[in-house]
Amino acid sequence: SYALDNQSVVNALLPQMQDSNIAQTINDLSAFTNRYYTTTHGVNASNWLKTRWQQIAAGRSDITVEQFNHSWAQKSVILTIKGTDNPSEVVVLGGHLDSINGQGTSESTRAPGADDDASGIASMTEVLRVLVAGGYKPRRTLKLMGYAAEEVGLRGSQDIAKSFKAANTNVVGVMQLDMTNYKGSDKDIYLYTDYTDNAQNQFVANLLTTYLPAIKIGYDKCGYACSDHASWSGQGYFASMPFESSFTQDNPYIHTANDTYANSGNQAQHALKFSKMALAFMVELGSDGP
Ligand SMILES: N[C@H](Cc1ccc(I)cc1)C(=O)NO
Ligand SMILES: [Zn+2]
Ligand SMILES: [Zn+2]
Repeated sequence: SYALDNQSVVNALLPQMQDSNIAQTINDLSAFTNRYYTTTHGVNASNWLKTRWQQIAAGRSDITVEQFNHSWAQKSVILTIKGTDNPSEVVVLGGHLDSINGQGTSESTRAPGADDDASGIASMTEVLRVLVAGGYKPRRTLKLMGYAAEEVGLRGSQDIAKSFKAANTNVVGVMQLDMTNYKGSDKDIYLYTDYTDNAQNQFVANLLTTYLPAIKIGYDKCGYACSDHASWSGQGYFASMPFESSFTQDNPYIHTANDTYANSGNQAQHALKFSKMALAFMVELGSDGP
């Protein structure tokens, strides 16, 4: 349910979250020449993420990491934390692991994608690290997803959302983290209202006012299917897309060689807000029994 009835657990975990870890992951991912869905670097970045998540999850027999195969080279990465007594109900936290250069992306083209979307993957990875460090075990199943090929038509998340629907998987909620670290606007977190679910968006707003009362919340629309949340809402699942800025003030560097950590303010404080929100989302939804 959308009741905020796990406050002691969430409040014990939130202080453990660190922007330094987020910054490291952003820089690790930015170091690939590009992460385009058809290049060797794009394939290597997917394999790197799988290994990274496996390292963090080491020792947890309830956590598995797999790659989801697509018709192109780059695979999506899915980490699963199996629920204890309500495993058939699933909560998804996603971001995309690919990057693109708007001028065209070949093997040698530079596309660091620090904000788009290394920041989202880094925000998610810090959620994973703290959930494991804190010994949290969800009652529902939690899944972290690094989607391939978002930049070329939300293709990785389309494949995954369609396969989940075909399997009749009971995904109770999805949060998308695409661009979390460039603070382009005066408010902190903007909840996008198109291709998302109103009731879940209200729940996310309640999470923010309860757990992160200093955060200023905004609302906006993309006007098109601007990230992977649209793949899930298109299959009838409840999705939310919290974003780093208002639509008109979005990061001007994306899809260029200049989408770097330095051009995101040389900090990860903004992304940390998203990590905290996402942790609260995963724990509050993940702790519901059958
Ligand atoms: N189209 C999106 C970028 C994007 C998403 C939301 C907003 I507001 C502005 C820009 C993209 O490139 N996602 O990878
Ligand atoms: Zn993009
Ligand atoms: Zn993106």
